[in-house]
Amino acid sequence: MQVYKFGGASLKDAENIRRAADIVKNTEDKELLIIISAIGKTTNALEQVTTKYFHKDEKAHELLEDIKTKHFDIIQQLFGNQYPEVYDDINNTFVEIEWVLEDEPQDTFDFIYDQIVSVGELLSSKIVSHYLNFIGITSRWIDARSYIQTDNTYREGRVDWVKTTELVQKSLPTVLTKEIAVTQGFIGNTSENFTTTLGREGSDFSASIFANCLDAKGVTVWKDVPGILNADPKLFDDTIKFEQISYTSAIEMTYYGASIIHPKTIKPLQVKKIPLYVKPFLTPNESGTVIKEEDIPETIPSIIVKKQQQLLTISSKDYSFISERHLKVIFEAFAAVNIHANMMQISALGFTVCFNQDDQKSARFNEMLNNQFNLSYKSDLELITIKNANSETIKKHIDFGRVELEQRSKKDVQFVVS
Ligand SMILES: Nc1ncnc2c1ncn2[C@@H]1O[C@H](COP(=O)(O)OP(=O)(O)O)[C@@H](O)[C@H]1O
Ligand SMILES: N[C@@H](CC(=O)OP(=O)(O)O)C(=O)O
Repeated sequence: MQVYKFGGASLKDAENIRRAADIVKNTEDKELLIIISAIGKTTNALEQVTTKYFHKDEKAHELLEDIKTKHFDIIQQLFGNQYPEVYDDINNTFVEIEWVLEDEPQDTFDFIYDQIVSVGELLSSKIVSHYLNFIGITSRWIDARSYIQTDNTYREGRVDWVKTTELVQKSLPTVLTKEIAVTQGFIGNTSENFTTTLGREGSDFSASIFANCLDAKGVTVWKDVPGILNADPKLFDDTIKFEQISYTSAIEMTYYGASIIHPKTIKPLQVKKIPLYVKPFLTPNESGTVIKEEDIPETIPSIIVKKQQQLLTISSKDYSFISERHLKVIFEAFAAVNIHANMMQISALGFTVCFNQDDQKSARFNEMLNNQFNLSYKSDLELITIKNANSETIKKHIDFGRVELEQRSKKDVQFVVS
């Protein structure tokens, strides 16, 4: 059996949902599990609804209404007035969120976020599943929350692999022998039955979780690019496509911030030696890139840019050097507020960390440590990593006048630049 994943960039409108259905129609292996992300930029829009609602701003209703209009426009274009089931189903899904918005916010931001933002994937997967049935491809909509079990780290749910594997293996293989199944990426469920999300762009990871549990033959993520390139084509011209890369190289690229695939996607596939195909959604017959278990020599430099980075320099109040005792306190605070360090450096002046800018997390970190340390922040920076670097590429892409921090290893170089 195969796992397909269609992301929001591909499923951005009615025309592209038709294209996705065509891809499914032309697939030979009919034992197929399809993972769907929220349509277009719906997740960003639902994030805004959550923020407004949390701050008791009436604009939340208006923003939700915009999302509703966009979804019903797509449904109208796909189904006309011929398929009342889809209108009822989507309407009922919106009603659940409208009820949430009627009440005063009682819970933490992260909990509310997951209950609201997860709806993007529920809506899109329902539309795609209904559309496949509408055009004669029998499909069953399944709720990913009945399978993917997580802890209660809202917005970053950690997968309970034992429970998830058990649930998937108990019933999903039988479903898949009978019909194509359509489910949601990005979302999971706690043992108390509350919805969690797996982290932004987590649908690729969902595909890989299902594939691992089902021992799938392969996973295909359909993207709006020809495959994995040596740089993001939105930021660089003259990119080169990789025909194949190893799991290790893909893990490194995603770890450094290549946003083409969610960083947690590769490991569950690597342990089962399941190939991951990154294929172009608009030209599905082209080869794309395959990620697999092989020692594939790499010579082409790859450039990875991570934007919206923050640099935090921590020094002790008495200007003594940062010691192991200090580092213990600092790392405990990072873990407590869920800050992940992208780059770190220790010097006579203090300890410097580069991480993804998140004002809420920084504020919480500040509250915990500003009594004990001097904390100084620089914002809106970029972390540029060059994998398989050579001096020519470094010279071409790095303006040394803007470098705030740098680190070099045997093959890779990293610069934090303003
Ligand atoms: N190395 C890379 N190769 C190809 N695309 C990349 C790379 N790095 C970043 N990207 C970006 O990843 C985007 C596709 O990922 P994403 O938008 O998350 O897709 P989806 O929503 O379908 O999951 C592309 O549009 C491209 O701009
Ligand atoms: N919709 C979620 C999950 C996701 O993975 O989306 P996409 O496949 O479009 O990157 C997000 O935008 O974060």
